[in-house]
Amino acid sequence: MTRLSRAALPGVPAASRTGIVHLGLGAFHRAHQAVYTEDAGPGEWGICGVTQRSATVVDQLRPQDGLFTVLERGRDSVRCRVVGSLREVLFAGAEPGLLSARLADEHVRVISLTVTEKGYRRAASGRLDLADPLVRQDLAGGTAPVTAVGRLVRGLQARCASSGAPVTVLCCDNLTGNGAALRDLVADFCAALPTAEGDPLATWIAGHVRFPGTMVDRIVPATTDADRAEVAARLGVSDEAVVVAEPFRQWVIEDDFAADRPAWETAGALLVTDVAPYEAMKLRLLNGTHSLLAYLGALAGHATIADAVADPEIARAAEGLQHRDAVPSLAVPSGVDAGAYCAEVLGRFANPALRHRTTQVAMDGSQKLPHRLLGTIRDRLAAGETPYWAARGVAAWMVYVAAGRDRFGRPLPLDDPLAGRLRAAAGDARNAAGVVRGLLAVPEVFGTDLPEHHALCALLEEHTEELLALVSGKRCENDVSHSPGG
Ligand SMILES: NC(=O)c1ccc[n+]([C@@H]2O[C@H](COP(=O)([O-])OP(=O)(O)OC[C@H]3O[C@@H](n4cnc5c(N)ncnc54)[C@H](O)[C@@H]3O)[C@@H](O)[C@H]2O)c1
Ligand SMILES: O=P(O)(O)OC[C@@H](O)[C@@H](O)[C@H](O)[C@H](O)CO
Repeated sequence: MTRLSRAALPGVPAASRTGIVHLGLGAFHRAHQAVYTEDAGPGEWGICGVTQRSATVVDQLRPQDGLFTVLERGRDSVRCRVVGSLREVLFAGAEPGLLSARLADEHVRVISLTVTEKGYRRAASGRLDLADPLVRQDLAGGTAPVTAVGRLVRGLQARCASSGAPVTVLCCDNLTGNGAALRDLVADFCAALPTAEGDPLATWIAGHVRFPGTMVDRIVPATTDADRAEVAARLGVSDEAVVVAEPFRQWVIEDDFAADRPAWETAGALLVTDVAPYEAMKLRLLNGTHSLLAYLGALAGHATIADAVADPEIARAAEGLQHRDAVPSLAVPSGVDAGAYCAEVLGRFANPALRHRTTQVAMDGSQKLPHRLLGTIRDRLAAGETPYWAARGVAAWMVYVAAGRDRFGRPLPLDDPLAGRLRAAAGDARNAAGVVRGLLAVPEVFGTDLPEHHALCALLEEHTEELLALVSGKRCENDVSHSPGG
């Protein structure tokens, strides 16, 4: 079958030059920012997509002239859309000089990122992990940088030394205060350079680079062979770079740019002065619930998020988390109906066509929990309330880590940058109190405050004991949601 390319599919809009460099050319960027950029009229805003760790996505996209299909799976509808806003793709590991040149190019006015939570290499403090060997390697210089922050800062350094043109760095990962968090990591990197090198660079960055916050939302599960086969059947060309997405999409951006930008608002993005209420709402009501569904669902033997949310007991836990714990912890953005938002989120999760695997959402829990569940827990504890359902989500993660199997005895993958430490900290999976105490003592996840909270520890132990019993076969019924006070 003919491969997707501009020759095979003439008529896909093309940008006249590159205006955006994107670090982390995964599925999400292609289904979200690349679509918004095309809808805003690509013009001079072509994207240079950069892969960080392997050439696989570049090898998929280069023979296709950067074209790829978004396979939009609604509950009752399927739609294929070929997107042309990727103008260039490169693997940073193979072409560091080209990446540096692009980051320095004055026509590039936006540098965006989706490198996953762990890609920022943060220490327990949330600041740059200066003990990370790859961060140290990037700070030492002499070789091409390999970390996301290292590549970004070395690129800004090249820009400062050449065009000096202002640029906006747009973090599009699910991190709390993502713009400010990335600005701090960049500052940490500069501060750790030799003074004569780092100080002038930090001064230039402070005057020429902005780091607006964003809230990004579209459910984009990993692509399967079946998805690629469906696109081939529908389009009559083969596409190695298909991405799957739900119909819904949302992008809220802090309107704080160093230079011009695509007219993303014409494509439906919301430009606001304060993104924080939108971000907190999304992280706590959507992502928090997603993680709870992933862990409770996986333990109960559900393969997909849609299966988990169709389980009445787990759905009850999801609603409990949203309405009892998360909503009261939030300052919901004006004009947003929190109840309707929660219901819409659960409706999106229930879409059976997406087949978003519980084990995919369960990945990297050590990096995700602080943003998704622990903020809710801290705020509810501070208000003197018991975060019963949020604690249930955390306990489900603890059991996922400690037991490593579902209630049918099938193994569950622990895909997490701290996997070894987490397993060791969890200890003997038959001892709920030990599991809770051991995992609470991992400061990168829980800080130093939460292990001191005795009521929370007791609540986690109660949930953990019950869920451990479930996966060890001591309970037969499929009740993984429980209820406060019985
Ligand atoms: N998929 C979604 O539904 C969705 C929705 C909203 C936001 N996001 C954000 O986008 C991120 C990426 O999601 P995706 O669906 O594109 O995932 P993906 O697996 O398709 O791509 C992940 C990208 O991150 C890079 N990456 C992974 N680990 C890294 C590391 N240690 N250092 C540097 N780069 C690293 C990979 O090279 C790849 O480019 C998520 O972690 C999340 O923060 C995703
Ligand atoms: O992409 P991750 O692995 O950070 O998180 C998994 C999902 O919770 C997440 O991607 C949601 O689908 C997304 O945030 C919806 O906008």
